[in-house]
Amino acid sequence: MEKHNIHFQSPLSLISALTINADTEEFSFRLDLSRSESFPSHRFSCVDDKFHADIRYSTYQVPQNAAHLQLKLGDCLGFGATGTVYSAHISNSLSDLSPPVPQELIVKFARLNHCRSLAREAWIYNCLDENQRLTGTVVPRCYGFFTSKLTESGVDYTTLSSSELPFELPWSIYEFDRDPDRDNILHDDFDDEVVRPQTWNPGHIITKDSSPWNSWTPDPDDPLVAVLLLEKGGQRYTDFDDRDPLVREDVELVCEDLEFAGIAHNDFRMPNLIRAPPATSVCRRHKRVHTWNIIDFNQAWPLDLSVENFPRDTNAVLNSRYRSGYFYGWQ
Ligand SMILES: Nc1ncnc2c1ncn2[C@@H]1O[C@H](COP(=O)(O)OP(=O)(O)OP(=O)(O)O)[C@@H](O)[C@H]1O
Repeated sequence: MEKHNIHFQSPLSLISALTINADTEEFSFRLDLSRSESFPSHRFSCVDDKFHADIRYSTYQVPQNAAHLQLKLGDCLGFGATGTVYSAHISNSLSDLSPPVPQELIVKFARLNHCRSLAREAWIYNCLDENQRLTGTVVPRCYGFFTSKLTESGVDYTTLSSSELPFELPWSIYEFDRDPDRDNILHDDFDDEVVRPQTWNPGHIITKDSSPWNSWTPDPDDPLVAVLLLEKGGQRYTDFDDRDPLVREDVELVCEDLEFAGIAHNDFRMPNLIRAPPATSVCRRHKRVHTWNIIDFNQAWPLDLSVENFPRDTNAVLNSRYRSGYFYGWQ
């Protein structure tokens, strides 16, 4: 049993199963995935600079018996340490879905050792969708988080995941990963940084502590593939964009929206800003369609602005460090 209800029109309520077909020069596979719970975060507080276990920060409901989406994998659009991102076209008819799903989406595959980090990113998208409905305005719309065991999907992973292969699979472990046997430690993983209420009894509510993701580690003998399905945006932010005052103004407003949602991004760099998807909606706060979107939330923290001294003490934490050395990759 989970606490939250998905809004009727949320893109997160539309799809419960996913089939990805790939047939490229490099690899060919069919992967059947089902919706999976995302990984809640503890709430960060600027009052004591600690994370707080809080039953309001719990899992989101996963839709059952919703649409089954079939995708044909396209080109690789980018990659990072956590995942690789591909374009994908819908290959079955889903014309009756409301809101409509664009024909082209992106699939972010977690590298085999980073499924937990992607589950956390998915949870932040859940928060942004529920809180002030920011998906579709300053972050791409999210259509869900899905997982599959490679063995159960019938993908011949013994061949496909071999490090001898001359090409990368979408879920291949990053060649420069310092610790290919485990996922990243998240900021709220350190027990001495977490405060739990004296009578902490979340019961049936699944928070970070009781989430199956909390103790997840990659199993090389039974690998899990995890993917996040998002609306497709455009090119990443470049030095050229950075010289345009109108671009800078829009990015500052996008950061403000994230700040008012109480989400600290914690990894705000040029590659994590992309041109907004074509179907971006009008922002209610700024009464405009933002031309830039923020992505990559696997290190983000949620804050409850109603209990913080916002903006006085909180801004430094929420601040996206836009146009700092970190943003340009100098630190
Ligand atoms: N929704 C999207 N639309 C278009 N391109 C995207 C989208 N999401 C990601 N990309 C592209 O893929 C790249 C990698 O994505 P992302 O930053 O999410 O990966 P990551 O592995 O989490 O990165 P990190 O190294 O920070 O962990 C982005 O820089 C961008 O170019």
